[in-house]
Amino acid sequence: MRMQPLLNSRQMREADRRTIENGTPGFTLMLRAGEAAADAACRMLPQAGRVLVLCGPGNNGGDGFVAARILADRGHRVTVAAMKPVADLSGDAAEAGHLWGEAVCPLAAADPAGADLVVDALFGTGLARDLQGEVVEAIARVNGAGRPVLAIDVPSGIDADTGLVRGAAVKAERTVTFACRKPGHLLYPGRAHAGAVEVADIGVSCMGLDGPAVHANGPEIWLPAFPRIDPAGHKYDRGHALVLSGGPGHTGAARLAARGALRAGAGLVSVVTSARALAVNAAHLTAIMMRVCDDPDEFSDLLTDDRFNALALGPALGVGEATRRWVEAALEADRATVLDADALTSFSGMAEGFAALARAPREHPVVLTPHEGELRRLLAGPGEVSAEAREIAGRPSKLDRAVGLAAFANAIVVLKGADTVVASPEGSAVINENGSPYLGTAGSGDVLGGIVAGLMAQGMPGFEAAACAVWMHAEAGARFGPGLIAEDIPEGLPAVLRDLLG
Ligand SMILES: NC(=O)C1=CN([C@@H]2O[C@H](COP(=O)(O)OP(=O)(O)OC[C@H]3O[C@@H](n4cnc5c(N)ncnc54)[C@H](OP(=O)(O)O)[C@@H]3O)[C@@H](O)[C@H]2O)[C@@H](O)CC1
Ligand SMILES: Nc1ncnc2c1ncn2[C@@H]1O[C@H](COP(=O)(O)OP(=O)(O)O)[C@@H](O)[C@H]1O
Ligand SMILES: [K+]
Repeated sequence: MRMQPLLNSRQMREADRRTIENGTPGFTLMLRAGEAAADAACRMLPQAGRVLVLCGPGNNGGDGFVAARILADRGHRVTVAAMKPVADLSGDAAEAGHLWGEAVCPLAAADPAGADLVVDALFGTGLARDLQGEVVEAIARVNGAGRPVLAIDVPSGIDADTGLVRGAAVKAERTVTFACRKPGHLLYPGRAHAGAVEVADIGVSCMGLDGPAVHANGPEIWLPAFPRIDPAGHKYDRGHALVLSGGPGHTGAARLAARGALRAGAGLVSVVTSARALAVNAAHLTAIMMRVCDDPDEFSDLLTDDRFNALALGPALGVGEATRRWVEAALEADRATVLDADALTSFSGMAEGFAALARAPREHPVVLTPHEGELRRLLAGPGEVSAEAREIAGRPSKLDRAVGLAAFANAIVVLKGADTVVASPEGSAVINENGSPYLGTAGSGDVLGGIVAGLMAQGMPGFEAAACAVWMHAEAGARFGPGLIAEDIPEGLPAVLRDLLG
């Protein structure tokens, strides 16, 4: 399996520029892009049909003119509607317009309802601002017509870098993109607008570019770092993870996380419980052990034993001063640590103080696993927050929010959701895509935190452990499908692990 880089529009321009500098003319690239789009269109049209190609004012439109020419030559009845007359185009797009060589109607006259296929070549990576006016109207007509749509490179109106809609955006059944996918193909709502995405090789390399290293999440990212079991080893070689339980009445979350950690392969897992919650935890635990700690000082004492090498805390701990003290004790002990839910929300309005704790020099990784609401509460209050924290929370792009929090707290961040982003403090990130909406079920995130801790207990580095946990959690949930509850996720891991490890 090869790494799948996701290039932003600046990096993509740079990749194109390098290819052109190395001797392939830009127009040759456009011919290849247009041909790939025409091939994709033909696969969507089993026989000759009526194709409407919508062409924008830039090179995306150029790709559309080339595709229109090829489709017409292959016997389809092609109508081209364009934002600008061919005479007003420049560069490669002008050449492509001349290659089309037939009539072009204004965008306002385009009739998507009368087409068997609409090819969307309005805007690609060059979309620079929100769409307005007649383009918005044309997109509404396309989306309202209910005809199959093939988008060239990016569904027009979707920001290739962020996946956000800029004013209005085409809803495509398929998208053909070039060289590699872009973050906007994986981030919602762009992912939903793009439909099935295929990547065409047009001779542009995506490797060796400056700027953020963003990839699609997959085993190629983290399988090389996956802990291998030693045939002569024993359970202590695979670490001992501790998961903090809430009080009586709030104990289930910790047990879900603990089960995730154990199934992920930690040698031993213990739930840290207060004496008051001991009986309820004991009534539900078998392979998972328990340790009684009634306050953070006792927890610090427990952590003088360095066999406890991974910690997970947050779910159902309660929001407030007490939880902050548990978090401080955990961070001071310098173990591989997962902070989730109330461990983050307890620092609402105290982002600077939280970051100071997380940033203190340490040997072992800290992984934060907020969903969007938890990130917002941590960075944007209520309460006094710095301009820096508020700016990160306000970033429109999920990718930028995750990377921002990771740098701010010097921690690995798992920003959860349908398009979970895992980010490192150095700015690299992966976007996950193998999940299922059935994962949105109570306690699902608790299991995820436990899986991260279980992998780190076995010595897996933090970023790889987080990316692997997100992928395995999503895979287990997607394989189970309808009816999934959080308890099913740990039980789905053995099958996922078997397929991964052979
Ligand atoms: N580079 C290469 O070699 C290759 C590139 N390829 C293809 O090129 C595409 C990128 O081409 P691109 O850079 O020309 O950008 P594109 O997406 O066509 O849009 C830019 C145009 O739209 C305009 N515009 C922007 N926002 C607007 C708005 N809101 N509302 C209205 N207008 C707006 C903007 O004008 P301006 O901002 O100057 O007003 C400009 O005219 C890429 O996605 C791929 O399909 C392939 O052929 C392979 C080789
Ligand atoms: N539509 C979806 N597609 C894929 N994964 C999802 C979707 N909705 C939620 N998830 C995943 O489910 C988990 C929910 O976690 P979280 O929000 O913490 O819930 P809880 O607090 O109930 O455990 C996260 O891992 C998230 O990425
Ligand atoms: K497009």
